[in-house]
Amino acid sequence: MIWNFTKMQGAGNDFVVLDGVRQHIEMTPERARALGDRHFGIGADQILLVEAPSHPEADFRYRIFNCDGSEVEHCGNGARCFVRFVHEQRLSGRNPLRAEIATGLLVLDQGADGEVRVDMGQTRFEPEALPFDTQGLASRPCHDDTLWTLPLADGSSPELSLVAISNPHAVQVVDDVDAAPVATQGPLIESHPRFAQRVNAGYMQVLNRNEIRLRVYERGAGETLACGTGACAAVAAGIRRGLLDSPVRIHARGGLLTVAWDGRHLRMQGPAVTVFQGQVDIDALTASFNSKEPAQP
Ligand SMILES: N[C@H](CCC[C@H](N)C(=O)O)C(=O)O
Repeated sequence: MIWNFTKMQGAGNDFVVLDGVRQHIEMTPERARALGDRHFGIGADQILLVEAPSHPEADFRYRIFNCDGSEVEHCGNGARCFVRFVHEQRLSGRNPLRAEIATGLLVLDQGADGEVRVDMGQTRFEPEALPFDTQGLASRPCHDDTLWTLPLADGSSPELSLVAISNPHAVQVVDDVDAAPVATQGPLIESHPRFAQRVNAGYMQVLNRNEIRLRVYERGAGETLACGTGACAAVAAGIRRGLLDSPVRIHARGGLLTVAWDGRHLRMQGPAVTVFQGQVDIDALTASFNSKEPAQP
């Protein structure tokens, strides 16, 4: 079966985007893994699928699959690429667009400057929203936030802010993101058993009250060059910790994002770029992906 696809990126977080409105797309975790593979497939952090909506007020349904095959609740950089895709593919001329995601509706506005503004919806901070098992864990109040100390197998015990932007985030403050143990500690947080649905692990360096640097070890994808929901989570955590004031400029390794938070709604702005378009024989691609030697333990 041949699928048309578009490769896109938002601040270096990259996506395979599929039109599931004008073509029949049956996505599976295996196919998502094959499409996202950077050697056997097209290569991407996430796969985005645009479908006809089931929500009466939505223009489209927007589904997100990590490159490990897991389907997830939200993707902020992907939301900006989604609206550019819908307009460029002439699926709709409406602006702003309303996208149906797992937990509700997103309002997406493409500006004349090419930047896309996304109302990321409401944000929750209680551990149950992630979910996160706090039983027996030490915590301490920090301004309006609560910091949880999570002992890890590498001997470290980071203090984490918990934030749910539909998807789960654990954010810590570091002195220097370049020196942060993202590659070694990030996976230990991402898959820690206290996070029943796993978690995105954010590392935030505060430059001033309106500017941060951020790295994120993403659930189901590893470290990405930018994470939109991670940027929103870091801003909400930084404001609750009394370290930041809205709006905040976020320097990710792949580019610049801006997030504003009024205590209820998070609004994010940033780039969305079409890289190339193509066609893929999904059955042949999946077969060759499956033919490789299983990962050595
Ligand atoms: N890895 C995330 C999904 C993608 C989020 C990120 N790419 C963004 O821009 O928000 C999760 O499993 O919750």
